[in-house]
Amino acid sequence: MSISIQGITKVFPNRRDKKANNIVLRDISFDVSEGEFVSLLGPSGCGKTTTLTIVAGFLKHNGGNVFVNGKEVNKPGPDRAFVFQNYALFPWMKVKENIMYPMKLRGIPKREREEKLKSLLEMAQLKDYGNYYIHEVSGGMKQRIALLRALACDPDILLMDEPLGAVDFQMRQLLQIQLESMLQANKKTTLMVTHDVDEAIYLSDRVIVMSRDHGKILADLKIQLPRPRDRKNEKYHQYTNELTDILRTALDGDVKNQEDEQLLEFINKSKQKESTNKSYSQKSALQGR
Ligand SMILES: Nc1ncnc2c1ncn2[C@@H]1O[C@H](COP(=O)(O)OP(=O)(O)OP(=O)(O)O)[C@@H](O)[C@H]1O
Repeated sequence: MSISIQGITKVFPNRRDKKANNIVLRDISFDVSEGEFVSLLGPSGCGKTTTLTIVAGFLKHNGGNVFVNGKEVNKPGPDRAFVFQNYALFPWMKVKENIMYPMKLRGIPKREREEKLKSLLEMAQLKDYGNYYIHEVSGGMKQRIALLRALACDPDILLMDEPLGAVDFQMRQLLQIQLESMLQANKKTTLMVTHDVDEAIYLSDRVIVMSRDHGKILADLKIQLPRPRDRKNEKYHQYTNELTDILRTALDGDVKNQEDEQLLEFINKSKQKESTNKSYSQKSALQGR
């Protein structure tokens, strides 16, 4: 199934000045093709989550149209599953009950539910954890469980809001590998919000960069690298540099919160790396290497 966002506008009331409005999105358009993985990247407050929740049908837009497989979206539906940053799992339920919950809601027979559960737990290497309670498993496991719950009813579209945002750097890289292999096994049309340039390149077929100028799209970059992706690939570095430059423009020195600080840190680090690499290759050229 494909997603088509055509000229959407979203206006929120301004909390400080009741007479004023905050136009978060103005005339935003892009498509996600069937089976494609697209990331939305951009500084804090540029409207990434707003866009995602409009596609989910949780939020109404003020203009434009959103289509899922040609059908207009105006409410949530079983064709779209949402993965939240804070997992949104039920702490009073066991892992297996959390995963089976949406299937139960949809009236899927018990036997079928249990078969599906088994294959999902195996795919995520969690087969020994079905009977654990949520508070008994790690953050990385919770994130995988949240993804399994989203996949349980076999949605056509996966919408993920910073799905790996709550885990530390090392766990994040491990989860990216697992997430990628799970999604390769269950090819879904996916739209993901992230602050992480590297994560966007590692997982996506396309990366869209939004700006604080009413969500204006600054770039729509196709990542043409074989999977699983090799971070040492020269082209991987080129994508990182390209996106870093665009994000610097999008951020425009306006650091609003911790996420922006991380983004700025990443931009500065990759700039340093780039100039070290340049001076190294100039030196090598001079020395005739
Ligand atoms: N329910 C709401 N009422 C009023 N303003 C809102 C509401 N939801 C979001 N906004 C505002 O809309 C703007 C965009 O928010 P959104 O969460 O979409 O940005 P984002 O790019 O996802 O940011 P972050 O990366 O920090 O999550 C922000 O200025 C935010 O304050």
